[in-house]
Amino acid sequence: MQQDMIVILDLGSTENTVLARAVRDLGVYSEIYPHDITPDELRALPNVRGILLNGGPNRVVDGAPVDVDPAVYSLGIPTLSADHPTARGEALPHWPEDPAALTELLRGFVFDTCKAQANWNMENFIADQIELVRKQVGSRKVLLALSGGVDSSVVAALLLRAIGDQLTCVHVNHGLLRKGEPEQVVRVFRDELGANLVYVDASERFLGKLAGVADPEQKRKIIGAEFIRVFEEEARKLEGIDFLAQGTIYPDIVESGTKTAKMVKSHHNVGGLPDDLAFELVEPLRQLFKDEVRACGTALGLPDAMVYRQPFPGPGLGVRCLGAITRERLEAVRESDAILREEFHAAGLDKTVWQYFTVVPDFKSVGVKNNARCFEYPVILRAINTIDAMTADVEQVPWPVLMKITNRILKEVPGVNRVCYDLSPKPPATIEWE
Ligand SMILES: Nc1ncnc2c1ncn2[C@@H]1O[C@H](COP(=O)(O)OP(=O)(O)OP(=O)(O)O)[C@@H](O)[C@H]1O
Repeated sequence: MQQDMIVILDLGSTENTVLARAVRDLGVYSEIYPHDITPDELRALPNVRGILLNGGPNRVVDGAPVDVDPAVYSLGIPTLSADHPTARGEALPHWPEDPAALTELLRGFVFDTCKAQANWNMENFIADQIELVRKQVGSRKVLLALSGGVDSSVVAALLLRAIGDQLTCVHVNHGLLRKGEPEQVVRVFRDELGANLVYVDASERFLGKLAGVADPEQKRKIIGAEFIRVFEEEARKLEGIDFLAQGTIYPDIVESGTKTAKMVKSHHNVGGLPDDLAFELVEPLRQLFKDEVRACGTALGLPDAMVYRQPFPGPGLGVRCLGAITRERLEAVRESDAILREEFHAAGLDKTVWQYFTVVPDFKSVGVKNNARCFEYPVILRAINTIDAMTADVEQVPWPVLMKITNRILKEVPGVNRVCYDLSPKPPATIEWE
């Protein structure tokens, strides 16, 4: 391993990741561990230069006070505590609230007290992971479900560097992807990076299963279950695969429940594969925050369009084609979404707006085209900004941009005679319509 590490012990704080980020922003690697890690376990971690004991509001779990084994203080590793009443050694009542003051404080501890090296960077990370993956996998084979999203794409690029053609990627086109996406996956991974890529066009199969299904939950379930089935069929056709690679990232792990915050969120994975397809997991991004995953993708040479892709729901355009999906409306969603993305890119909004997309509802309205009455679908535009996806504000898109998008959709997308802009914040609306 190349990099020095600062360990953050979670003593009931809700802000462990803030601290981890602040340390990493100084160029020093950091990881969060539970309060009851043993001194031996701590000693076994590579290159630990300092320990931050991060207290907070969750001081009692299941009736027992949250504390560390006092032997932690005598490991010969510098410690700094905050908001932890029984702390020994250097202790603060709380971390500074001002980010600049927090950075200064951590800088002093990390570099002056701990003498850590600022050697956390993407080159070292990639070199370390290549070495670790090679050690884990040996000469065996790895399978990856490649969605074309940021996480699985960066995993693919990293594994290609590490193990080349021992990796097989499977990309499933469920017919609900955005315009040009399956083509981009094939171009980047098969043509440019030379990956073993199995491309499965399962659109007909998905659309068949979804025919007439209007309930959003039911739609999501069908898409999820069908995806597992398609992936399973492809996995069974391949011989001698021992590993499944996943784009698990650090927030997936931290958010799936620390010992003091019992918050359980389902993991980022291809869950639901049958037991006889039990693979060992390869998760090379499990230590990275999202922006670090992007930096890693860029360092590996992936195109910006892939690395900075906006969030996209798992069930894809299926939840933006409201009610029972029809081919006509699905095409209207796909084409109008492509126009919106093109125009946001032209106006530079793709770099500032968090998420933007179009929705086509399952009702029509009256209009006039070519001097005749028509009865066609509306397209709803949505563009929002958010920090944590818990709340969201509507982007105040400049009027001329909205007019240009509207005119193009009305002219270029068949079956559409009206364009609306969704002005609702979250709450009370959600980001997606279904
Ligand atoms: N169409 C697809 N083809 C192949 N694999 C897929 C597809 N959709 C999803 N997956 C797999 O399932 C995982 C979780 O999917 P989800 O839609 O939750 O993605 P995500 O969290 O945005 O991650 P990513 O950035 O990799 O898309 C993906 O990382 C990928 O491994």
